[in-house]
Amino acid sequence: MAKVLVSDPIDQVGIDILSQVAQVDVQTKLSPEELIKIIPEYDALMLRSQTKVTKEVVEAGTQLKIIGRAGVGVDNIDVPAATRQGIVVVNSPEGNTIAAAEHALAMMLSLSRHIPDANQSVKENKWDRKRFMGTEVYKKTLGVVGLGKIGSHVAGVGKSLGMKLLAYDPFISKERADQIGCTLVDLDLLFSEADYITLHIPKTPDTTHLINQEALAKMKPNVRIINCARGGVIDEDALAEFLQEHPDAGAALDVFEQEPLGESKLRGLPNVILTPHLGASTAEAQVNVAIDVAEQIRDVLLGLPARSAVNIPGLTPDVMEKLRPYLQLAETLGNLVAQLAGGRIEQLTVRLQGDLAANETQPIVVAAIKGLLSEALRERVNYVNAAIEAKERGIRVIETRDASIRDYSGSLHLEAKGSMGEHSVTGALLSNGEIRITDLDEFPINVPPSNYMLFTLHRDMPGIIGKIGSLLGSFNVNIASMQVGRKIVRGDAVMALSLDDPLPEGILSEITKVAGIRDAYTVKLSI
Ligand SMILES: NC(=O)c1ccc[n+]([C@@H]2O[C@H](COP(=O)([O-])OP(=O)(O)OC[C@H]3O[C@@H](n4cnc5c(N)ncnc54)[C@H](O)[C@@H]3O)[C@@H](O)[C@H]2O)c1
Ligand SMILES: O=C(O)[C@H](O)COP(=O)(O)O
Repeated sequence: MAKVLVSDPIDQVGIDILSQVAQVDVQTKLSPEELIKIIPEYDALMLRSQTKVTKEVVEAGTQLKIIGRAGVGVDNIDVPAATRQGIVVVNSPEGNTIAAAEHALAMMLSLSRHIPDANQSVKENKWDRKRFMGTEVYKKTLGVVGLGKIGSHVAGVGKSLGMKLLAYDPFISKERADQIGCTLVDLDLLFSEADYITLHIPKTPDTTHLINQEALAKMKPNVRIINCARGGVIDEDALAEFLQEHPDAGAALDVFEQEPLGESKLRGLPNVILTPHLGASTAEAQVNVAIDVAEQIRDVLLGLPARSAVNIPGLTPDVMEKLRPYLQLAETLGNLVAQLAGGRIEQLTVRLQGDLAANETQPIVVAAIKGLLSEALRERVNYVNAAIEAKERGIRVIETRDASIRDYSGSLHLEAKGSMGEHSVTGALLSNGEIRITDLDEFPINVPPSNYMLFTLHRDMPGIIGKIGSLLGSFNVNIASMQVGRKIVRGDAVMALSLDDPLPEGILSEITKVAGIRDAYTVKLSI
């Protein structure tokens, strides 16, 4: 039975889903050393933001097939290391959207009305109404940085509170911003115009310290900044200094450069509200993310695709279901062409033909690469790491489409160039889903792939087929089917044989000695 480690607190509903298919061990608050020690036993790891999945953890996780983040941010996971190791990383992109958006809105209103301090004061038996004079958000300008799922929900609520909306997001169209009711502006304008600035961006090299001393200098002296996105997008020292110098300004922070928050100048400031990364902490969000991620882990452990893999783009279940037969075709052809080409492959061209050209190329190309590399890497290569492995091996991958090639309704053509030459194969699917190899090195054939195959390039002349048949017979190899493809009579031709038995050592050199045979290739396929 598969084993799943749950290393952060996850709603029980997720544990119940995982328990249908695996032994589930819940061990939270593990030290990095403890995690590295036990992770080799596990097929899957489920976590939130506390567990740090470093390169060392990934490398120790030799059995890991999937890492599931019950939440959005995967910045606590070394995703490139996981990808290289062929581990799927999944998250729950939408499960806590509303929770995080509502937390940001609660922070904005708390800042405006001094709720935390006022609450504290009453609890201390004071009745200080003057000290907590607030401001309204109505008719104020809300600057939303990052107009994705959370940012757009915050913007929508801001609009219904009567706020004027500005937004900065270089990856969002004007039409989308219009739809949400935001005016897209550049960052400097947003900084200078906004009364409230709310951040809803991932932490990337571009967004690290987006709010720094220079940015703060452009803002209104009474600006209120809310960060329920990621620590590190604000330079906390610069912010602390700004807030000290501008007592009418304020900040509400849920996330920090270091979590838990250690020594920080922010703690002592009266115009700051701090929460311990609570954005996703609602009962509803925790149920959502637990179900979402546990189901994906369960599916991957059962050999099914994950719907929100962050390191295998394009393979949603819908796409996967539609393309599944073509992925099998691409893998088979990739493996075939790798064996024909032999040696080190330098370039793979994948051409989607006929009706297939209308499909998304990427998953099919990944499947072809997987097939190609499985010759060398066996089960180490999968849909997650195929592209990166190809890149690291210096294999140039070219994707093309040609809808005008209509010999079959849809077909796939692969060409591999390598240190030992160049070969091409084409394959198609019959209406019953069976695979046919329909072309080999530009010679038309029509053979199903089989576990053991022999291909020859020869002169089309009398007697040659008989000689090969007798030779195979003398080695006790049974022929299941045979096909010859040629372009002109008595010109060059290819022979494709499906065999019931593996070809013994040494037979290939005997075959190439037969008069008229130019080349011969033995191929093993997993069918
Ligand atoms: N505090 C919490 O507990 C909590 C909970 C959920 C999500 N989050 C965090 O909130 C953030 C937003 O989450 P989301 O679900 O809305 O993500 P999302 O991917 O839907 O939206 C992010 C948006 O940021 C934009 N963006 C990227 N780089 C940018 C840049 N340089 N400048 C401006 N915009 C940029 C993207 O175009 C995108 O529209 C993430 O960092 C996520 O990890 C925090
Ligand atoms: O990225 C997220 O989903 C949030 O930061 C929530 O993190 P958490 O699951 O640790 O609360």
